[in-house]
Amino acid sequence: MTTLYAGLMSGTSLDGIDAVLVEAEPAGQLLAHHHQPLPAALHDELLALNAVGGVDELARAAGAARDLADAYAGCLATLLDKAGEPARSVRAVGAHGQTVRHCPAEGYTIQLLDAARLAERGGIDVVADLRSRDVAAGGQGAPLVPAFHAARFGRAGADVAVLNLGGIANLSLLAADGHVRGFDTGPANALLDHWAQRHLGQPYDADGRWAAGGQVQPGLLAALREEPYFQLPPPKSTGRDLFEPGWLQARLDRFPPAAPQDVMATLLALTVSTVIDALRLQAPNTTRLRVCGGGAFNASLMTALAAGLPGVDVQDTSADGVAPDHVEAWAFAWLAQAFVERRPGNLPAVTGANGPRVLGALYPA
Ligand SMILES: Nc1ncnc2c1ncn2[C@@H]1O[C@H](COP(=O)(O)OP(=O)(O)OP(=O)(O)O)[C@@H](O)[C@H]1O
Ligand SMILES: CC(=O)N[C@H]1[C@@H]2OC[C@@H](O2)[C@@H](O)[C@@H]1O[C@H](C)C(=O)O
Repeated sequence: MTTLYAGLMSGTSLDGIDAVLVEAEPAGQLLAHHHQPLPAALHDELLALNAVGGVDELARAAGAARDLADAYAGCLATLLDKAGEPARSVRAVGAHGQTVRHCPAEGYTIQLLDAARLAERGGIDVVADLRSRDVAAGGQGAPLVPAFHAARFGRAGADVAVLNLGGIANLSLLAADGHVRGFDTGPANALLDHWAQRHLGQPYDADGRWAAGGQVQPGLLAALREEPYFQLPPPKSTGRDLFEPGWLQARLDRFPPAAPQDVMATLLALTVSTVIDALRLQAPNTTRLRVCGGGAFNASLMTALAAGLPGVDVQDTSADGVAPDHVEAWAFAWLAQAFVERRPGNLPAVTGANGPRVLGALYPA
């Protein structure tokens, strides 16, 4: 009988939970996927906890971790229903939790999740806290997906790049010789969604249609691109700690008010240009770019990326058989398997850790 793993991911976009059930590697197949939006109150609380300086943060963080575990358990139950599999057939679930702080330079990264409660509710071994060991070993603790990207999308003899467009964008650079690098390029949906919520009252700009009707503001774009993070060499990672609404507002305040739709177009251009700059600088021989994460459904983003990378085959990961919104959760199922088999989950060349480390902490069913 094939061993099964589940992966549960709620990323920096805060849009909800992605869950997958997969067969063990090597060459395992995806059996089921389920996406569940976060309950509105939990979404708002997690967003508030991302901002530094809130009142009574400790108790509120514990409450949010508890509520997120319940949401994860509900999502996992629906996933198993869809697949027609009982909990006992799943060897372990890799559960990411919700990043609310990411400060590897200060020696910590915080993913909220009451993993004990998830193990209690779900009846499956839970592997959680997947980033802190890499940070303890001097690494960024992120990105962790490049090893999985390499296993799924790497091609002998070709320089391939995989771009995840989540709240933050991260690139995996899969060289023809098998060497893997990866880093966060900067903001993606975190700022786009903030602007869509503020001016459209919608969680995101569907298919990038609103952005497509705006005019990029060159002065504002240049000011946004002055952010020193973009010039840092890898290893590097970032988060909502840096790219938050106040960061954007401070730069907007330097200019006469622009039409909100033009700001949206400019934010989209920021994501596209920072990805393209990073790719040109770090992996100029890339011939194939595969895009995953919810941003792969933003047609304006995809069109702008392809236009800015002539000669590169730019498509979403479904071209290689994996739907864009399945990739991250699958990576955490893959990391759960690595933990169970006590294999390292990090790539020191990506995160800058002092060496390969087994990632995660076990909460037995
Ligand atoms: N049809 C669409 N048009 C435009 N944007 C979309 C569409 N569908 C999804 N998105 C974007 O994708 C986001 C969700 O992406 P995803 O689930 O990859 O993020 P995440 O897992 O939170 O991110 P991260 O990789 O940072 O952890 C939404 O918040 C939205 O911005
Ligand atoms: C600290 C943290 O949660 N980082 C996330 C975030 O979302 C995208 C980008 O920033 C990436 O570095 C990472 O997620 C993916 C899954 C990773 O670790 O590879």
